Amino acid sequence: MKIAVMGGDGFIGWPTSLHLSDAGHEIHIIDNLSRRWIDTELGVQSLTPMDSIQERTRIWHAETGRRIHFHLIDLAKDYEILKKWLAEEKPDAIIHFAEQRAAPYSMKSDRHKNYTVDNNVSATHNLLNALVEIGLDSHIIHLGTMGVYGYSTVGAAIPEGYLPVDIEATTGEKVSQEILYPSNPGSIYHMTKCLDQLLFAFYAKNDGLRITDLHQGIVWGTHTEQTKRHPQLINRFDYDGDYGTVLNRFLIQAAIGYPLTVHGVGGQTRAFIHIQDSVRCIELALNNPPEKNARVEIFNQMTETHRVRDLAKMISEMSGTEIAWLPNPRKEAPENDLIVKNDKFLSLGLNPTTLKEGLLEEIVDIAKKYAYRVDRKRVPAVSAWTKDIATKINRDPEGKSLKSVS
Ligand SMILES: O=c1ccn([C@@H]2O[C@H](COP(=O)(O)OP(=O)(O)O[C@H]3O[C@H](CS(=O)(=O)O)[C@@H](O)[C@H](O)[C@H]3O)[C@@H](O)[C@H]2O)c(=O)[nH]1
Repeated sequence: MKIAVMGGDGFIGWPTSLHLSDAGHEIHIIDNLSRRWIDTELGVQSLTPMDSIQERTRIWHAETGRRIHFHLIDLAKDYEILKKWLAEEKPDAIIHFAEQRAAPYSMKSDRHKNYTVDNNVSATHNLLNALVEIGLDSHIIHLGTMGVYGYSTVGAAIPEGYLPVDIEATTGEKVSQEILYPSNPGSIYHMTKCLDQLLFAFYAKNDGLRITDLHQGIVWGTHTEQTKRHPQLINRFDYDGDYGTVLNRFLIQAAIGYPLTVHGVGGQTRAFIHIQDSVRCIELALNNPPEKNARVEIFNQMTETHRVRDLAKMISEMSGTEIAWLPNPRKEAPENDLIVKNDKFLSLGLNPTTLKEGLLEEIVDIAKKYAYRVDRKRVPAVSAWTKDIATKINRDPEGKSLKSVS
């Protein structure tokens, strides 16, 4: 297949591009390189040393003989260029990762909120709009998030996208239907993914676009089979307070002897998936497109759930690193349970990589290897969800409560 990977320079986009190129597909990465600009804005860098996208694709060609093409296009801003590219290249499938993906970054300031909404919603809408305009039937696979469901503790398993409901009709009859699971975002970033869901539902219904939405949990790990092939194919690894995700952050903290930064009492239960499984799931979705005029296909892309404090305790025992119980900069439930259905990927043959000490140690090893690149000042998560929380956590001008652990 000819596949466009929108956002193919990012944390999941890059290993996905390599995985699908390895499987024999013709890959075109479309990216505005915004993630690299945001690193510059924040004054942080990936733990792992990353080469330019052009250099990465050159190395891939030298290693495998396969070409990955790169096109510098901004989905949110370059609508006409995007439309022209799609009309000329006519990809069979489009994998859409081209969104700002960090909740803390989206909550940093009013400017960051505007940027995240403008960028994410425009990128998704421009893509859908262009496909309809040029009459292209490419299968769209979107990387969504488990966070669209929210974390209310009702005790029932979260279904894959659609919730069966019984409503009493005016005739008194019980009418059964499936509705899109009610959205309950926990950040501006997560809210944009909820808005994406509505855009997808509309374009599937109105124009018959074929769309798969993957509600993915928190990704951990860094290597896939392909990124391991050459040092310059290495994936990015974020550890900072804005972009680093919880388990990868705890692993790098363990590697540098930095107390593990648990928010609150760490009672938050979240869904997780290893990066290798993430790219496999995308391939499974690619090989199982929905029919034309079908409703949006939704998969829960996660393999296990864990409570934040359990992860911290496990890594603390493994590494001897102490735990820092910090005031939570986020507005979120201090404790929640989470049960998630993921039958669809399992039935398509996904064999999950579960959290094992061996694998965790492998990552601690990578973290140790590149520990010299860590700026310890960038470890605390300081982006506050509300002005009240900001005032509380910054009570001390030095940001004592959050920074005292460095
Ligand atoms: O040092 C830390 C970092 C985070 N947390 C807590 O860990 C939980 C998860 O935080 P996270 O930063 O790992 O994940 P999140 O902000 O939800 O976002 C990440 O995970 C989402 C999947 S999910 O969480 O919605 O399932 C993806 O959509 C996003 O792109 C990705 O950045 C939160 O309760 C947070 O308060 C800590 O206790 N300590």
